[in-house]
Amino acid sequence: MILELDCGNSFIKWRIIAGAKQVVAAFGVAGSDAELVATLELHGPKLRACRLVSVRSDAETLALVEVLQKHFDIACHMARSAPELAGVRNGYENYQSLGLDRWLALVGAFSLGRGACLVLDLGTAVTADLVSSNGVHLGGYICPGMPLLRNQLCTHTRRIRYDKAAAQQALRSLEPGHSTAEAVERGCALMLQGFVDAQLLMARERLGDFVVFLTGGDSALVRERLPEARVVPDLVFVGLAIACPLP
Ligand SMILES: Nc1ncnc2c1ncn2[C@@H]1O[C@H](COP(=O)(O)OP(=O)(O)O)[C@@H](O)[C@H]1O
Ligand SMILES: CC(C)(COP(=O)(O)O)[C@@H](O)C(=O)NCCC(=O)O
Ligand SMILES: [K+]
Repeated sequence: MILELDCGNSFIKWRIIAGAKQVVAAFGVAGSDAELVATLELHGPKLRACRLVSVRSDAETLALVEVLQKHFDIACHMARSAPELAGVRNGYENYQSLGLDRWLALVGAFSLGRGACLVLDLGTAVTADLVSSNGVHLGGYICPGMPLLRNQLCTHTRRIRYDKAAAQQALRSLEPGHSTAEAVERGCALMLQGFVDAQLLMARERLGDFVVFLTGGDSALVRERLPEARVVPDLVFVGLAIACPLP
């Protein structure tokens, strides 16, 4: 069985795939290295390798790799930047600066869609990337995601304070808010929907026919805005398998 990790700025998404068909045997989200190791203990003896992508610092990523090697005695293969992969050309001036999760998501999207695509990833940050029908990455956008938007308001104001339960409750609708939690959560959700609308316009101008791919922990916030989108929660893992093939 192979362990796959997507180390984002907030969470480590993990899954275990098994057999020739690489079916998903288990998956989850961990908040820390320690939590990940504790969760994986159950599966440890059966793991034979790990492949991972990280947008964390090199030091943090290496620390995680060491912990995994020590606990499970497995080699970890890390996805690396590339100017080109699986028919997709990296559009950054300096290809190494493009976030690896973005790169893998767009490689994954192009391999699934085989045509022009707009890739939207709603995590700590929200990113949008455009890929033309011939696999050229036309560039993209980064803006703060939901966790950053709400935290900035809480950090820089005196009276914006509410708990997680209130936040969850607030997002059940986007009607004008009647409490601080509703006003902030819905306001930020609408900002992200506006961002998505702008991306759709941009993509229509540049791509002609295209498929929207939606991924990331907060993708539900814009789901209704994008009825035709392909929601692929493990899009980064699709790209990871292409970037790090394991025998
Ligand atoms: N099961 C889950 N575990 C953790 N976060 C989740 C989960 N479902 C949705 N989320 C939301 O996903 C967001 C993080 O998305 P994610 O794609 O994991 O970010 P990142 O890649 O930056 O770590 C958070 O705002 C969180 O509220
Ligand atoms: C844009 C990101 C912060 C997104 O990270 P995430 O929200 O998935 O944790 C990450 O892809 C990153 O650090 N990128 C490097 C900068 C760039 O892509 O231009
Ligand atoms: K993201």
